[in-house]
Amino acid sequence: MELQSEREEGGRGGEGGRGGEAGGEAVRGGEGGEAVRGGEGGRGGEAGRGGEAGRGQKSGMKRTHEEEEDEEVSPKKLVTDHSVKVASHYNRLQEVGLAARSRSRIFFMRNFNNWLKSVLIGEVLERVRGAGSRQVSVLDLGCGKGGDLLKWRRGGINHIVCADIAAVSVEQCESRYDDMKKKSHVNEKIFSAQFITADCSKEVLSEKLDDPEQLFDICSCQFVYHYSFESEQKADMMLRNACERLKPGGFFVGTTPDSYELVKRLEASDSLSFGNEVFKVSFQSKGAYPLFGCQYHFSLEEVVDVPEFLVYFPLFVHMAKRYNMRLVLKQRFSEFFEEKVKKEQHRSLMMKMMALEPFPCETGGRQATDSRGEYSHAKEHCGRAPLGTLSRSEWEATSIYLVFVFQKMS
Ligand SMILES: C[S@@+](CC[C@H](N)C(=O)[O-])C[C@H]1O[C@@H](n2cnc3c(N)ncnc32)[C@H](O)[C@@H]1O
Repeated sequence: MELQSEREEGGRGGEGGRGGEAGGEAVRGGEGGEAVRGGEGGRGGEAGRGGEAGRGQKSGMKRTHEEEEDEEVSPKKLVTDHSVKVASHYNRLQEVGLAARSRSRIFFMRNFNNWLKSVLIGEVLERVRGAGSRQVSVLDLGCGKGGDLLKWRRGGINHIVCADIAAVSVEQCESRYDDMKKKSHVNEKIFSAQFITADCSKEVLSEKLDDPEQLFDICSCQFVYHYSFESEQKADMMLRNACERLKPGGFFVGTTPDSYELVKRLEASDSLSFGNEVFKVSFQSKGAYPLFGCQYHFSLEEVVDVPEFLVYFPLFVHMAKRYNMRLVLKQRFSEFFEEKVKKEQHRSLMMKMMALEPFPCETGGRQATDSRGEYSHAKEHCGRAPLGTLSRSEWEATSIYLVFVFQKMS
């Protein structure tokens, strides 16, 4: 399947700095060659893969599941349900036009994240079609304002169910879908859709489906799953919703912060937080990291400001087995990028989506006034980055994430 670029329609989008809602993907000409990533953040991240951070975290995870369950029913825990905070945060987020987005400090990072999701979605659709599925149905779990609708349209799917806890986001997602349908070509058949407002870590989605027999080829859960790791019950319900209606051979794909990377950076910090001018992660303590409910606060340049929870990946994989799911791929964004950028089709999509900042930038811009070394990594690289670059701060922010793909066993 050929991946195509996505163009913002009507300057919509703007919720998830993490890329989801960016939507606005402008088109520009491309040239082949090498991209330069954003320096130390990326390099540091790689060094931590499965290394010190992993050990530190495991040794800190002293509590058993039983202890976690006990804690879950304590009165204190019952009043601190963070789903409400998360929902109201995302409900409050305003739609931002393309012009405002392009002025954002994280414009390229959002495009980069969007590119990464496009590649992931494109490849999983290829696998589904390769296995013989003609009518493709998708569950977008934590769909937000519908930043991925265009990706599904390009992928030629037949049906989508979009679910999110934030009612305002679901409304915006639905009206985005309606606009898409209105503006489509007469002979283009746009997929059918159902929109559900639900806390997917508490409610059973299958009971809300229009078609009670509905099965999915793909569940896509982009930048969402970590919210459910507040408790074992919530993480399990989110997994159940993701997987129970998947067809045998179907895929559960997503993006989420890499807990090893977060803990590694926290342990390396003199304080309880780390970050830079575009993002900040703050923990309440360090040294011990409970399996569930290990909360940190995440803020990202004008877009995200919410409590989130560490997802201890081996536990995620273990829990997924209950739903007959096996892990097919787990890759940090840096690794995924390095692998995919080798392919011409992904590189050209990257150029079209402006997923990297041109370097050197002809008009100067942020690079001309770079006194903080935001582009020193690119300058060191012969002063040129043919594919482009991300600023150091943007790279440090995006390199905390990983991509996962699970497949349902027959
Ligand atoms: C960072 S946004 C990502 C949105 C979208 N997946 C994307 O990539 O554009 C996270 C989304 O997860 C949703 N979310 C968080 N907790 C949820 C829950 N328990 N049930 C359903 N949605 C949830 C939020 O409302 C928000 O829309």
